[in-house]
Amino acid sequence: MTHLGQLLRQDVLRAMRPLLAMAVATAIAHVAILTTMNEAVARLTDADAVSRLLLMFVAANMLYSLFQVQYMRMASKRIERAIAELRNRLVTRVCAAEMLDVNTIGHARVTEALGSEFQTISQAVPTIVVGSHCLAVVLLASLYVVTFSVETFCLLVLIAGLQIVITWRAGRKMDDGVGDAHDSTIELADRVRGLMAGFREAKINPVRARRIQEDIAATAHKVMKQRAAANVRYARDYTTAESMYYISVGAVIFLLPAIATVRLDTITMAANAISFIVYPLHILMASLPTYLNAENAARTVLNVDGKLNIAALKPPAEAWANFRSLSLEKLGFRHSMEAGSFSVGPLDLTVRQGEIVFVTGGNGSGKSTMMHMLLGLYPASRGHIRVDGRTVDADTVASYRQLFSVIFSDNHLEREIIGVPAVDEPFADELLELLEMSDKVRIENGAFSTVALSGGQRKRLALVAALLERKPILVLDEWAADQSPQFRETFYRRILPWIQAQGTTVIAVSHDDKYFDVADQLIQVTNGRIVTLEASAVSLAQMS
Ligand SMILES: Nc1ncnc2c1ncn2[C@@H]1O[C@H](COP(=O)(O)OP(=O)(O)OP(=O)(O)O)[C@@H](O)[C@H]1O
Repeated sequence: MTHLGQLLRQDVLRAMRPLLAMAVATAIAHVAILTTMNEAVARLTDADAVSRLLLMFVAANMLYSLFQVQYMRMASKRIERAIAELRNRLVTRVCAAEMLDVNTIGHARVTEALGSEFQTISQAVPTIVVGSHCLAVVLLASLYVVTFSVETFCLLVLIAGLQIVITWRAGRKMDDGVGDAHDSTIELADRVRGLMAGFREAKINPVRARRIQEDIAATAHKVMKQRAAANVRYARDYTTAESMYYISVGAVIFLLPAIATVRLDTITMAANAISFIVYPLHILMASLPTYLNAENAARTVLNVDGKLNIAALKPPAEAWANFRSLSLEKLGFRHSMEAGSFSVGPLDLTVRQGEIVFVTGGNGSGKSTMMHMLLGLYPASRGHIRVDGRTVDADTVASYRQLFSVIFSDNHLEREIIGVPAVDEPFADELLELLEMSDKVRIENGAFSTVALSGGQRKRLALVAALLERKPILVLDEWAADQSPQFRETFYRRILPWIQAQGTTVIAVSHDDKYFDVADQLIQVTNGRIVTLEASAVSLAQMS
């Protein structure tokens, strides 16, 4: 089955009967136009019959238009609804998937799958609907031909067989080219995204800008060559297919009388029928590129969908509303890279409720990896996480993650406070006050009045949003790095103790050794291993 067929199977085939009935009625009305015309050709001398057939011809035309509009409306609606449902389902699966799966697939591919790939499939809907009707007309009209000339039918089967072989070959050859071009287009989109992400740097450094332009131009050139090659191949096969149409009409006129005894009106009717069949065949061939683009888009969507971890779709088993202690026991994880690997662990650590824990260590020592392991975002290759003695496993990890609110160093902030079902506005105002942001930002309808602020100010709003989640554990990844020295002092000496006094546990990556004495536990990560330090000992050592 085609990728498109696989993708739309469950949703479009569901409750298919009314659609099928409509498709058959449309095709019958369409073929009735041909049969009335041919009947009239056979009875040209019978004026009464011709007038009756004229009425039938007009009625068939009207019915055909009526049914066709209805069929296309029904089919388009159903397919569009199926596409919307598929997209929603994929979004749900992406959200529920494990982070490593999404990273392995690649953010560009996931973005394309959810965005432009569904758009490509959607754009192909009219083609698919018209194509399915054309196919039905070809089949019905061919069956009609048997009723007046078996020889023409055999000729038709022969020519249509050749036609199908050519179309299939063209489709297969073109599919390779379109597939390659499709993959290169995803690469191109990724490069353009890179340009926008590093736009400022490119404005400053012309060498960098030129290199990005060259890379984009090279990928665009590759896309252009692949698409052009596919189109040239298609043009060749299209021309051959078109010649086949004329050959088929010619064969009826020149060949049929030579191989069988046929009447003149039979030849006229056969030529008529073939011309009638040729048009839908022509449409089918012309819609091949659109169909193949949709087919490749469906391949990407299925590919992304297939790589997502289905087990992760299980709803959280139960909320871990609170905890007294959380332990990492011989926890390990390994990053695999092209050039070797980096292992973190075995890690042993116990964090008690209400503690402040600082994590420090050199660049690349494994702090972020350890935080991702602690948050259940990286699966353990060995060891366990236990909460109050209960082991976190694949079934409970989603609920376990709900213990945390987190601000990563590259945190993404929205104006809407979307992580909280109902914003406690008086508490939000208190937090804005605490973070010294109340003169700049208000809370309006559960959203910040603005996020058009400096980097450090946006981080403060991120902290407000995280605290509004009222989770038992707050995880911060170098939160204070972009705060001024004065505000850092406020953060470590006033805000962190305030958060702790609320009963919230804080685990923070920090390099601010001046404030290490605030921590109940200070751990240093060195080469993927934990070295526990005495907080007071470190700060005393720093002071001396
Ligand atoms: N996505 C990844 N894929 C492969 N290897 C990675 C990945 N992220 C990190 N690593 C490897 O793991 C090591 C630890 O990285 P990690 O980000 O945990 O360090 P870190 O202590 O947080 O560093 P920094 O202070 O610079 O942010 C790195 O040296 C790198 O080799």
